[in-house]
Amino acid sequence: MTVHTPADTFSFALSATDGAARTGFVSTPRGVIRTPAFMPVGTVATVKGLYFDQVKAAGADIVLANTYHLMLRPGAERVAKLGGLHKFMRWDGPILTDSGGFQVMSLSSLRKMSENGVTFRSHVDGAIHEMSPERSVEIQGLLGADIQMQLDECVRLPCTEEEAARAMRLSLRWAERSKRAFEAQPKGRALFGIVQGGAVPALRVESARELAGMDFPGYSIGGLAVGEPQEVMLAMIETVEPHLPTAKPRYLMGVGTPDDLLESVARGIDMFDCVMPTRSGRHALAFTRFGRINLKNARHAEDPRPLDEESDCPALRDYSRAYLHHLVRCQEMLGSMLISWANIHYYQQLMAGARKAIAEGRYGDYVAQVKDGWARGDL
Ligand SMILES: Nc1cc(CSc2ncc[nH]2)c2nc(N)[nH]c(=O)c2c1
Repeated sequence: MTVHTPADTFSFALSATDGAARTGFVSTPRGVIRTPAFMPVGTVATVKGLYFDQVKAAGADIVLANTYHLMLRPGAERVAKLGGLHKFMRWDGPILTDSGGFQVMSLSSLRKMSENGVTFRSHVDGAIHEMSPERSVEIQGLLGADIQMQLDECVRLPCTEEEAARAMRLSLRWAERSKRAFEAQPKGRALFGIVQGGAVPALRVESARELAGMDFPGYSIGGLAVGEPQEVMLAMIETVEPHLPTAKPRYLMGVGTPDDLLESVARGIDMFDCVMPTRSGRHALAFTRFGRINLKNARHAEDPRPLDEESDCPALRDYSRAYLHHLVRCQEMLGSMLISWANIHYYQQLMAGARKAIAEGRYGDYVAQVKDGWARGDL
């Protein structure tokens, strides 16, 4: 089904639901995103170890880039001078950027959070930077991102209810300021609000309802995948979901494992991003229909079988486990490249199967069948 939209609009259309699971299309001037969607992470303008034509061929409609990293190196103004991120990294599909606050808290030293924004020292060269909601939106605009994030404060779990409330309400004030600053940008781009509130249901509901009242074109659920158990993450999704508009996309930030994706789709999530497939690829961990396969393990040393002979991905179908094990043992870069390629492809086909199953009203059976494959393991 092709979905045509005028060149300068952002829109979301639901095409089917199965319980709380949904499938549809996010339309942007740079192309359509089929949902549920997994968005490969291209932190410093590259999905580590892959060419973008492999990312596209694997089925990805959109990739992520990181405001925090790119503002430090090569610099947002420099990327703009070079024609913007799409041209810079040669990806002509939609790009989503995060707002940078989360990375500041996890990567930079010396940081001070205030009402105006966050002041931090660069992990690259030690320079001091100010990041306000307005500057974050300006940077994302300079990069040319199609989907942008408000500046928010994500608390680490576990935290006190007071701490979660303070950060959530600061993020709401920053949502207003980000939205106002975003109005200066070209049509067709979207700014998402980010739901916060830690693991406190009442705070999560307050955040979702306040953001819904600001009428964003899409909503991110932040503050999860920060070390909490999966059941806490899923409970927070169930708490938030009823308070988000059904006609707008929901993006669960930083999630997750294949199991996290299937369970979150079942609860109404449309978009995901995670470094898991590429980071695991660099650590010799392959995600397959048979579950996880650790290619460091000596049991693969003489196994002539590919990871999955029925796959249409060369990395899964054409290379023996013995060869992949050899590359890993020798710490050869091709090992990371092939396993990252395999993992990105696996995540994309997992979501493609979910979209089809939802459209056919059999998502529950799909999840059971996928999990059965993992349980049967690697015969
Ligand atoms: N778990 C998690 C992950 C991310 C990074 S998403 C990402 N950025 C770049 C790649 N991936 C988050 N980002 C923001 N802004 N807020 C959050 O609460 C949050 C939570």
